[in-house]
Amino acid sequence: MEIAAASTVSVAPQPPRLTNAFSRKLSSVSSLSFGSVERKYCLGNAKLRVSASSSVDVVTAEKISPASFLDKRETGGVLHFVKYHGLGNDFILVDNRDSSEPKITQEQAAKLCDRNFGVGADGVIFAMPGVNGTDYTMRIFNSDGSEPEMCGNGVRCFARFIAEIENLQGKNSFTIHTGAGLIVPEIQDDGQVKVDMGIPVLKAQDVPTKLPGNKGEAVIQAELVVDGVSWNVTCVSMGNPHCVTFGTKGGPNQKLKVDDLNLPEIGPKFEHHEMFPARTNTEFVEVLSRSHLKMRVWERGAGATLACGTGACALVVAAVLEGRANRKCTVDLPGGPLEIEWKQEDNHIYMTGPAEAVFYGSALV
Ligand SMILES: N[C@@H](CCC[C@H](N)C(=O)O)C(=O)O
Repeated sequence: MEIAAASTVSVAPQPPRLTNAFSRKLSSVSSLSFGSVERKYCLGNAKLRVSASSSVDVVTAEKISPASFLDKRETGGVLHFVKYHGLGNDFILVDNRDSSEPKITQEQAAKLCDRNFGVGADGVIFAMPGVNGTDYTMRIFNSDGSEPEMCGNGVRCFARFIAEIENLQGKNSFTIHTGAGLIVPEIQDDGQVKVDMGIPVLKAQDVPTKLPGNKGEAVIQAELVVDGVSWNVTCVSMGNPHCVTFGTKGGPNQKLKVDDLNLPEIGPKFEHHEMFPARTNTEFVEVLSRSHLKMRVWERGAGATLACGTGACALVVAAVLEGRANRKCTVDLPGGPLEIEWKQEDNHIYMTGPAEAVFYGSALV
């Protein structure tokens, strides 16, 4: 990409807010976009360069002529997207409202999610037509290309994305069909998104786990041997499978200090454990008080992420079932806090947290 007569101005390190004016402007300059490996974003004839430290430079440019990009655009090899994150759990959002087939394949999604050779994300999310009377369908591919049933942080991003592309202001609620069934996010006046995440599933074979039920059909505070070490685990499905642990059975790790964990080493051993036929997400949890928990997560198909919404819900269910916490908790994730409530009245879990747009882009696929 060429830049002529460039002058650099530093601006605040926050991502640009996704206003409708910004949205219209960006969609009108799609021909001035960028390739999949460059983290450079265009607004009119200004180019935004976002560095790893989140500082943003605005570089004015008289001429940007990505010829190969334009060629590809003609032959349809370009995907337009908006990048969002929920507490650092980041996603490439694709407007797929015109089709019930995802615009890209699972292999292409994995390439786009690559943080060195692609855009970089924990997953790709498609906003699709609703089914069975729902407003929309959400599908997601993990960064390894696999397709999970649900994504909690993703659904908050999805709600904000829908509001943006449908030009909706203020409080709004949607019914969303997902692999986990009906999910209902509601955008609040302050921009946070509260999501009815439905009822947690505890029956072992539905989680799924091969661990035998020890409280009826549920697996609660059961023993799981990982690499010769016995862990206490509770298995919960929020549509997708979760294995929640507060520590090992005896020994120095009995009560976890989650900051001390070697997550890249231990995480995959849980994910691929033979007791989890569909693999599993794993939450390692430290109890700070009965209403304040701290977690680190190893996600199925995405590895260590900064946040996991379904995981935060699952761990509050596990903490309640193990008698460690109240039904309403703040959960500290590496990317920030989520408010989780498992309501007695309807047995549903409610998650409240932020979702932010980071940038618009177009990628060669
Ligand atoms: N980060 C998500 C969960 C995404 C899916 C997960 N990796 C899986 O395979 O189940 C969340 O916020 O819930």
